[in-house]
Amino acid sequence: MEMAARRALADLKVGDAVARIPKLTCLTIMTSGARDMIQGAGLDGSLGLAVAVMYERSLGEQSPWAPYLAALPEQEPIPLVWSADEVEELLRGTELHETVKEDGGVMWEDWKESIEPLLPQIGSEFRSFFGFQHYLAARTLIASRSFQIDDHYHGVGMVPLADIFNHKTGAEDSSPSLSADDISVSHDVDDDLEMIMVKDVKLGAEVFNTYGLLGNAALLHRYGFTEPDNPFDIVNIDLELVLQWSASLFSGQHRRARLSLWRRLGSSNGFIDSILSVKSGKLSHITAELSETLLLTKTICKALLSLADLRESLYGENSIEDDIEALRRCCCIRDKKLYHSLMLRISERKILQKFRVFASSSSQVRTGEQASKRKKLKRK
Ligand SMILES: C[S@@+](CC[C@H](N)C(=O)[O-])C[C@H]1O[C@@H](n2cnc3c(N)ncnc32)[C@H](O)[C@@H]1O
Repeated sequence: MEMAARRALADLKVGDAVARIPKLTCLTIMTSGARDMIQGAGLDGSLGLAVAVMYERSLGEQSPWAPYLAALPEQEPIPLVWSADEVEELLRGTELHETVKEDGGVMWEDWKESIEPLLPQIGSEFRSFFGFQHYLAARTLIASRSFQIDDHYHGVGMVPLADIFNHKTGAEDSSPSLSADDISVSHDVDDDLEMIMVKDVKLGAEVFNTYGLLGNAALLHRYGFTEPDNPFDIVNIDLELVLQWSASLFSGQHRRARLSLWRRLGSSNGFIDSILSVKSGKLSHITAELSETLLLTKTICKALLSLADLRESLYGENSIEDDIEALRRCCCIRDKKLYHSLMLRISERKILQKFRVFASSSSQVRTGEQASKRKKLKRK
């Protein structure tokens, strides 16, 4: 049924409106029966919306959103609701590991500070719907399905119908039959939201939305899935790792001087910014831009290789080949968490592999250039 709704029921052309959704039918802080309580507590954004979702869920059939809420899963199995063991085992080394570990604590604080104090205002028969687990479940639905409806009135909200479409990356998708990013959401029509086709889609084909230009870490974090060959994947190398590496080579004083130089260069030099994004506390973006720069000396290439080794070691004992084999053996529906975490690990490790190849080949080129310079000097 749900799948049928996502498939085109007729040939669709660019400009066709596939849905028009009145804002008043969206579940937002402003439309929820809990509006006064939420506004009285000064809650807004996803936190306020989570209270609205829990409140409407607590009303059961009495809620105007009962049919919509019944169509949603209890929660979306994003890493926020994975067990600590799963986070440790499946996300170790990945871009998500530290973030997800922090998420749990932040959510607990939010609940303690903002939601627990509301409990006395809630009838005792409904209170159980506002517990921490219910809050987490509401947050997973909001992470994976909410839309920014407008800036000033409704803010963020749940939009029935607009959220049935799956995501596909691929503005560059050259496939003419069906491609990603088929729909755009327009806010212009009075108090309605419209979903407009931005690509032609044939009868029976799945219609996709796009959730943004997101790498696999972001997709897994917010929506619980990953995509193969995602062009937006990145690997960051924490400044901590750079400091760890430099500690094995330089004195404390030298390291501090280096760090302050990186910080100064980081704010004025695009290249340094791209490898040493010190402002965000990360050494980041392993990109082909590197080859353009004179800074890519043999010593730097060696340093980059050591950093790649250190970054790689965070994934634990399994090699990328082990991960690829494990992925081949697992089922993306039955072993969803394992499948998508392996996809993330593999996509990150492939970037590190490319980086390593790049740094070694650049290092060889530089060695060749240096040798020929020496020869020329000798001849002189
Ligand atoms: C806004 S909902 C999309 C509709 C949802 N699939 C449903 O059946 O109601 C977002 C969720 O759909 C799933 N999803 C969306 N795009 C996907 C994709 N390309 N691959 C796998 N799962 C996807 C994820 O579980 C995600 O959290």
